[in-house]
Amino acid sequence: MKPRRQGREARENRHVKSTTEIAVKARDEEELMRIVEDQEVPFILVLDCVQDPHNLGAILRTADGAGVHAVVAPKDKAVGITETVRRVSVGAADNVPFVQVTNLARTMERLQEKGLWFVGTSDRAEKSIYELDLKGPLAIVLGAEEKGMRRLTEEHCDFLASIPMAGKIECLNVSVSAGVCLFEAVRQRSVT
Ligand SMILES: C[S@@+](CC[C@H](N)C(=O)[O-])C[C@H]1O[C@@H](n2cnc3c(N)ncnc32)[C@H](O)[C@@H]1O
Repeated sequence: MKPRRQGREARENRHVKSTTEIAVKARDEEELMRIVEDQEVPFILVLDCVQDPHNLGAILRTADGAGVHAVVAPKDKAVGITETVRRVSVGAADNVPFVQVTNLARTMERLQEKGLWFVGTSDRAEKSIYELDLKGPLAIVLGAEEKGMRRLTEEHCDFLASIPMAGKIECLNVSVSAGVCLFEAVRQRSVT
């Protein structure tokens, strides 16, 4: 059996790893623009201030599975790629381009100029995600765990959509929402 002291040190180290951003290939806004230009029908995911590394890791895993071309997030107000994110993503953090930008609203405007339509998600939206046409150049926007999308981000969206809820709880976990919305887009895009 390991001495108790070692166990405590290991736990402390694990905590340090889980909160420290690790080096992944740095991608800037210009690279994002190139990624989008290279795609015939771009498909990207925007995360407006997701805070929890477990959620980010799970979302990156889902984004990889859905074939998303890039995941975009604000640089300062959200979690970046930590050891925990990488572990939870089971490697997707190294596969899916993750681009942190300084001014999300301005990045959205530049992507709109390139023809992308932004679908923001909110449990308060009147239209359901299943009613929208998600086949074209698309960015799906998810909000933060507690507060949802920021006002300016929401104002920059072309459409707002909800995932219909049947129970008493108003909203889903953000990573679950990512799965529902991204794979609805995948379903629509695979229908010829
Ligand atoms: C836990 S929710 C945040 C709820 C927050 N109180 C709000 O007012 O938006 C985190 C994110 O998951 C997504 N989400 C959760 N449930 C949803 C639903 N029923 N319809 C659409 N998006 C949802 C949205 O992107 C939301 O910003």
